[in-house]
Amino acid sequence: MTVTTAPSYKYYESQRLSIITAPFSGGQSRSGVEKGPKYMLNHGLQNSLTKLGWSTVITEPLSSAILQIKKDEMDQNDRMGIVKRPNLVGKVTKLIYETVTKSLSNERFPLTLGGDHSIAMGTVSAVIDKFPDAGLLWIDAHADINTLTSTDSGNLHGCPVSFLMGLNDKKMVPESMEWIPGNLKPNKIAYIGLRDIDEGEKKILKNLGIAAFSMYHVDRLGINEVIEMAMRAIHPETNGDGPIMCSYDVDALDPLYVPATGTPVRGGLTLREGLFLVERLAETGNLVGLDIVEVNPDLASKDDHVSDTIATSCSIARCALGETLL
Ligand SMILES: NC(=[NH2+])NCCC[C@H](N)C(=O)O
Ligand SMILES: [Mn+2]
Ligand SMILES: [Mn+2]
Repeated sequence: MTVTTAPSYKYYESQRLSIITAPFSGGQSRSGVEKGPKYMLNHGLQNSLTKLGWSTVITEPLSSAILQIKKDEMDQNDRMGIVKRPNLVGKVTKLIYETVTKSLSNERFPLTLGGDHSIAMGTVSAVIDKFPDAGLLWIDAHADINTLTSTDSGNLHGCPVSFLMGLNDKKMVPESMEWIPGNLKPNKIAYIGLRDIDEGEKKILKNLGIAAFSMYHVDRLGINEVIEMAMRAIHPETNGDGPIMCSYDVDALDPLYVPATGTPVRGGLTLREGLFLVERLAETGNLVGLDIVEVNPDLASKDDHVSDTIATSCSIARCALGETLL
């Protein structure tokens, strides 16, 4: 049998790419995750994507807003019960939404570098505007589907999916987050890599019948079959064929490979499983956008931890954007 990987990008035939930096940490409480984009860029990410044939620009939606963020962070009034910084998260994700929208209208593939996972409220909303039939693959140890009422931590990086789906009570949604269209359908998302789900989230996943592949499924069925099943789940009529947005939280991988992340959970994807996943997506030609989030260089306890985490995160981007082993 000969199997040749042939990455392609049906929706971006001219191979234009926008690297969108989202150095934002307000969706959770550990500082340092805002340094993710800088570290990945310093690792030579733009150059390696250029070598893969992409004409690449770097876009920084938050550069002017960032000072404002620091100021707002000190503003203890930005609280809704236990929910932290809802106004800030609303404002920042809207800026990211607008930037991703612009890059899509210029036919550029949006690669967004986080930052914490709350930024996906912006990226995914923009991708769904442009590709209404897009399915979302959420690669994560966590489901990030807590609502304003189910969250125990009050961290909005644990809630983006509930906003994308419009699951929150309209009367509770703060004004700054009202822009989120909330039109992601439960049958248009599939998870891979889950292993730390809150009780409230389990109920939501079950009630909505969401396709959720945990590490158990990866072990039982193998990563290859899980990916095929996930693609069929989000595109049932076409046997898995249709535009795919991938929001990749690096904590889906085992902390062995990405130790420097805010909420590590043991028992994750191996490095090859995690890279194979995006290699396979590249092979389908269906990828329409990618986020890489939760890279936090400040959380390394050894020097190696930073370089391992950054190298792995950059590999995810390269494999998704056309790097092959042969
Ligand atoms: N994007 C992440 N790393 N999310 C972790 C979420 C953890 C927990 N479920 C929470 O709601 O706070
Ligand atoms: Mn996570
Ligand atoms: Mn996440």
